Amino acid sequence: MAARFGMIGLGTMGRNLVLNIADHGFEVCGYDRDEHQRKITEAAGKGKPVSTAASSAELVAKLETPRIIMLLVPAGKIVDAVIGELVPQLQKGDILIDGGNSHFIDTERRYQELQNSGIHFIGMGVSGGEDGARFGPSMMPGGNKESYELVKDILEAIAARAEGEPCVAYMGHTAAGHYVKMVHNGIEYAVMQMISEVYGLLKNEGMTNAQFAHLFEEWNQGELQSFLIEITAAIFKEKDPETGKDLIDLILDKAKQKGTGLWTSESSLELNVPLPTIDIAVSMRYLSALKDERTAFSKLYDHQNQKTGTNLEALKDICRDALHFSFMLAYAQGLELLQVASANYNYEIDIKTVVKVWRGGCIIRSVLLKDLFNAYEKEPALTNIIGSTQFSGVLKEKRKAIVQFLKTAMDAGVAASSISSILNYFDAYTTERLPANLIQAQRDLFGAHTYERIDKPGSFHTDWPYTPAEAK
Ligand SMILES: NC(=O)C1=CN([C@@H]2O[C@H](COP(=O)(O)OP(=O)(O)OC[C@H]3O[C@@H](n4cnc5c(N)ncnc54)[C@H](OP(=O)(O)O)[C@@H]3O)[C@@H](O)[C@H]2O)C=CC1
Ligand SMILES: O=C(CO)[C@H](O)[C@H](O)COP(=O)(O)O
Repeated sequence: MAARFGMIGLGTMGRNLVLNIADHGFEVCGYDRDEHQRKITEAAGKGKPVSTAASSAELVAKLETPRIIMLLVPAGKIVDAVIGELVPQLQKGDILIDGGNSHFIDTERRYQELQNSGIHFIGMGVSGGEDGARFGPSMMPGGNKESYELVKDILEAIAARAEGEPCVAYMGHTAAGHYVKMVHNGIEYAVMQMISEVYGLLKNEGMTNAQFAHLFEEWNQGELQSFLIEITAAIFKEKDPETGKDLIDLILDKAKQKGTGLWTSESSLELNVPLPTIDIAVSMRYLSALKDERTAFSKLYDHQNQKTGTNLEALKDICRDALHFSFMLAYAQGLELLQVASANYNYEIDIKTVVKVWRGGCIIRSVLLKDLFNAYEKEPALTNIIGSTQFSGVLKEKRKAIVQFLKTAMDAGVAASSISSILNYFDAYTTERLPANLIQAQRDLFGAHTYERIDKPGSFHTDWPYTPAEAK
């Protein structure tokens, strides 16, 4: 029997998605260049409508037409190589889906390159990791709407569900799907960094891993309820099978990254959208990797890890509210970038649809997304939730907690860069007159760059009465 769906790349994501697709009754065939991956997939797919192919040609031959083939191979040159190998074997009307974390600029190029071939190309972000792929991911497809309609039934069947709705929807033109996934990952970086900073402060004040597990479980019942809070509770319970010690204490404090956070920051800088918390989260992963330097420098100073003696119960509540404030504004930064990018690249991304698709299956799923949906429903022209009537009250209230949190962290000598960036972002964004007038004056003095005035329109230059010390 010909297979309805083809998968190239049977690693963590591809293999689990194959099994998920098969569970929903679709005949699926997978190809991986690695024989071992094919064997594991065959074994896991025993009794299900799963087969494998030993080459791309065999895969193409096993598929019904029009062929639907998804790529879940590492992003970058490999994707180009696989597309290059496949295209001569495909025909007009076939559908190629790149489900990896491809850079949106690459997706844009691939989309244009395939335009004249008649082959549909869908750049699709997939989120949820191994379990999401297996039991229901959140998926963010982009390209042209007609192509999406051709695969919608399968994608809706395998997607996670939130409030009965599938966590997949058409995101917008060309590379919109990969752009949305990139921003999703940027928010993921920020939230993970913020959680780690709260962990850092509470650990400094003496909290044990067992207490952390309990606290994160408790937090997962309230306004912080989210996948990242939920898995954090599980992490604190894990023992190392070799030593019997808490595994978390044995993990080296060097955070790695594959690039999506960096791409989010790069894109925001290019589009002039302030995204300080995601920038900082990327930088802090780099800083964490400088372990040897940190170890050497730490010996020259003695301000770090001071016990502040703050009441732990009170500090826990401060941390919860500081995190709530921070979560809201991390999503706000990402959603603002999405709106600007959509207008700039003509993606026609609908923020409410994005927020809906993120409610289930993905790494940044969170109860907060419901509030975000409501805010954008009530005020469709909203650029940033800081300006929303729904969020202003809670932000005003929780700002006090973040100030308390940061005062304690500073007294303790515990770095809290992302949470402090959130407060500074909020304070600056809610300040009518910033000291940027001074920057304009300086630019005009040293470079005749001109400035605008508050009392009349136009562009002005002053012949500043200043002589450099060297010229005197
Ligand atoms: N892991 C995760 O949680 C998530 C990953 N992603 C993205 O999904 C994509 C896949 O990730 P993941 O499944 O983790 O990666 P893996 O490395 O686990 O799997 C990729 C598979 O593709 C195979 N492969 C590489 N080149 C080819 C080729 N030319 N032809 C056929 N097969 C090939 C690899 O084989 P070999 O080992 O021989 O190279 C490997 O088995 C990436 O873009 C990733 O960023 C997205 C969301 C979550
Ligand atoms: O896309 C994902 C989740 O949404 C992947 O897990 C991604 O690889 C995580 O990014 P990084 O490795 O840079 O931390």
